[in-house]
Amino acid sequence: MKFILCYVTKTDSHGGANIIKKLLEYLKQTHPDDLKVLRTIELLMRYHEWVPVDEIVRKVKMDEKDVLYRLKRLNKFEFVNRSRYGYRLSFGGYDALAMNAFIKKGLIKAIGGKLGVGKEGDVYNILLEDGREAVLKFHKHGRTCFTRGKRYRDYIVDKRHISWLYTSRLTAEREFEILNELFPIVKVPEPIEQNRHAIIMGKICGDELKRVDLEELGVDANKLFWDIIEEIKKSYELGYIHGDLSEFNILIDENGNFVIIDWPQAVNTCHPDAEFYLKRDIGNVVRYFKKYKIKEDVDKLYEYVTNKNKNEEDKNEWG
Ligand SMILES: Nc1ncnc2c1ncn2[C@@H]1O[C@H](COP(=O)(O)OP(=O)(O)OP(=O)(O)O)[C@@H](O)[C@H]1O
Ligand SMILES: [Mg+2]
Ligand SMILES: [Mg+2]
Repeated sequence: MKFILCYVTKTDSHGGANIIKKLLEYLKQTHPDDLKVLRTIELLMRYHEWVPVDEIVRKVKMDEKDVLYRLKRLNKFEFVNRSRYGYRLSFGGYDALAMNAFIKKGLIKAIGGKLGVGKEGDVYNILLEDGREAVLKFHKHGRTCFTRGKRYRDYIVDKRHISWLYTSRLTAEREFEILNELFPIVKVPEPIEQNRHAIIMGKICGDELKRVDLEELGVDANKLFWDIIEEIKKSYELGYIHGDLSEFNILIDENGNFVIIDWPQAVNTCHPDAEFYLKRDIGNVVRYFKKYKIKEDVDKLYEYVTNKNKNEEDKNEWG
C-alpha cells in the first residue's frame, strides 16, 4: 500500500483528521487478501443482511481458515461488523474500499482535515498527485435516519444499513453525473473522480454565502444576485434544477467569485414538480438578498429562467 500523508489543516474544526488518519493507518496495514474478502462481503450484501461465513468462503475461493483469519483482521480494523449471523461492511469499511480505489489509481497524495460536515456527507481536504488541492466528499445518505433507527428494532437497523450503502453510492453517482453535465458551463466544482459513495472534486476557496457580509467584502450585491440567477438559468437550460439552493450551498471568495455546490438532489427540468423546486430555489435566493435591499418577484424570475423561446427572440432582436 502506497503511503498517503495525512496533514491537519487550520480548517479542521471538526476533528475529522483523526478519523481519516485511523482509516489510512488501517488501510496501510491491509493485505490484498483482506481487501479481497472485504469486497466479497460488499458484493454479497446484496443478498444478505449479515453475510454468512460459508458464503464468503464459497465466493472468495480461499480456505476457510484463511478467510477466518482475514475476517478477524477486518474486524480489528473496524471495516466490518460481526453478529452471530455473519459479517457486514461497516461505514469505515465502505470508506476504505473507496479510498483504496483512489489510492490505487494514484490520485491522492495527501489527505487533510475535515472541511465541512453536511447532513449527508463528510468533506475532506486532499492534495492530488499533480499538486492540486481538491476535496473528497463521502456521501452518507440516510446516516441520520440510521442513527435514529437504533432506537427501533434490530431488523430495521439492518435494512437501513443496507439501504444506506446503496443510496449513498447512487447519490454520489448522481452528483458526479450532474457535475459532469454542468461543468464548466455553470459555476460548479470540477468533477475529478467517483468511486462507490465518494467523489473527488475541485476545491473551492471561499466561504458559504451565509457566513459572509457582502458589504464588508466590497461585493456589489445586485450584481451578485443577477449573476446567481444567470447560473440558475444556465443550469436550467442544461436540464437541471439544483433543488437545495440557498446561501449554504453557494461558496464565495474575497473577490466575489462564487461557485454553487451540493448537487446530488438536483431534479431534471422535465420532473413533474420542476416548477415547485425551481421556484423554491429562486425564492431562497430572493429571501437571502432582501437584507441587501434587493426586491425581485419570484414568479417573474421564474419566467425569466424558464422562458427559452422568449430568450431566443430577445437574442435575435438584439442581433
Ligand atoms: N468543492 C468544495 N470545495 C470547498 N468546500 C466544499 C466543497 N464541497 C463542499 N464543501 C464544504 O463542505 C460542506 C458540505 O458540503 P455539501 O454541501 O456538498 O454536503 P452535504 O452533505 O450535502 O451538505 P448539506 O447538509 O448542505 O446537504 C459545504 O458546506 C462546504 O463548506
Ligand atoms: Mg450543502
Ligand atoms: Mg446537500
